[in-house]
Amino acid sequence: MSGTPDDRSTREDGGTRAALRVRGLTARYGPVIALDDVDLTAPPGRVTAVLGANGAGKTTLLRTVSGLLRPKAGRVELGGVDLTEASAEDVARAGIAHVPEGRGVITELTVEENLRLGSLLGSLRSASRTPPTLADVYSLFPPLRRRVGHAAHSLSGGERQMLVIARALLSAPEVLLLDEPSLGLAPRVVSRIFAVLRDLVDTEGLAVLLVEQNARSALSIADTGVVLNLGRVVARADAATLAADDELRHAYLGF
Ligand SMILES: Nc1ncnc2c1ncn2[C@@H]1O[C@H](COP(=O)(O)OP(=O)(O)OP(=O)(O)O)[C@@H](O)[C@H]1O
Repeated sequence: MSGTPDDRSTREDGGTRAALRVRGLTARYGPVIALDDVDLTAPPGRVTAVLGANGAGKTTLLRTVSGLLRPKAGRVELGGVDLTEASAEDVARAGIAHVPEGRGVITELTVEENLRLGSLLGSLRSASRTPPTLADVYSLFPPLRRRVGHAAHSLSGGERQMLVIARALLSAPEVLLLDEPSLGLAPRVVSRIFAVLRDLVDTEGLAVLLVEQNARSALSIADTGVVLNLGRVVARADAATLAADDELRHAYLGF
């Protein structure tokens, strides 16, 4: 099934990028309703922030989109193609790359070996675009080039975060799902990583769905934001509007 024209946007080079759409998404862990009737769109060329306190349902949203958790109701689509029942592998092949919280690198492998795993997924996936090369991701994240032969366990937190994002980019995704990339990193390192992402979104038309508890930082690069509370969407607006809403900030955003 192919998407309607609304679900894709055409770039100047003629390529297209797909929007992620979530409709009525509901997910539970036993009796706990972790996501309740959530609607959300992550369009190409935009950073969409998902904000909210601990337990709001942010991680569950990403796990449900990426096929790790079956929704109880609702729909997940990429470029109009239904992925609701797809396996995590098929979701990845369709073009959704999930970077979970915790920077899961294979610690015994070198930086380059970890990256080659990302390239492997890129080669398995019939992407409409040419996947980036290792040289491309080293240009995006120069610290990785300097650490190329080092075991991943020797990397700093910021370098690990760069590594997992770079590995995800090597699969040439349409949509990048990022779970708490700023956690535990110095503000300077976060700014550096966010600047790279912002540039990719602007120049390549990548769609980023950014989950963050650090709302101030997320809103600094996001175009729009959705605020979750107890699994429900309680606000959605452009990033500047959310950041300027004192009531919302105090109630849900913690700054
Ligand atoms: N594996 C699980 N089993 C049972 N309940 C869970 C599980 N994972 C999450 N929950 C519950 O689901 C709800 C949403 O959790 P989720 O982790 O998605 O929130 P979050 O916004 O990502 O918060 P955090 O930043 O703390 O991860 C919470 O009530 C949480 O306790």
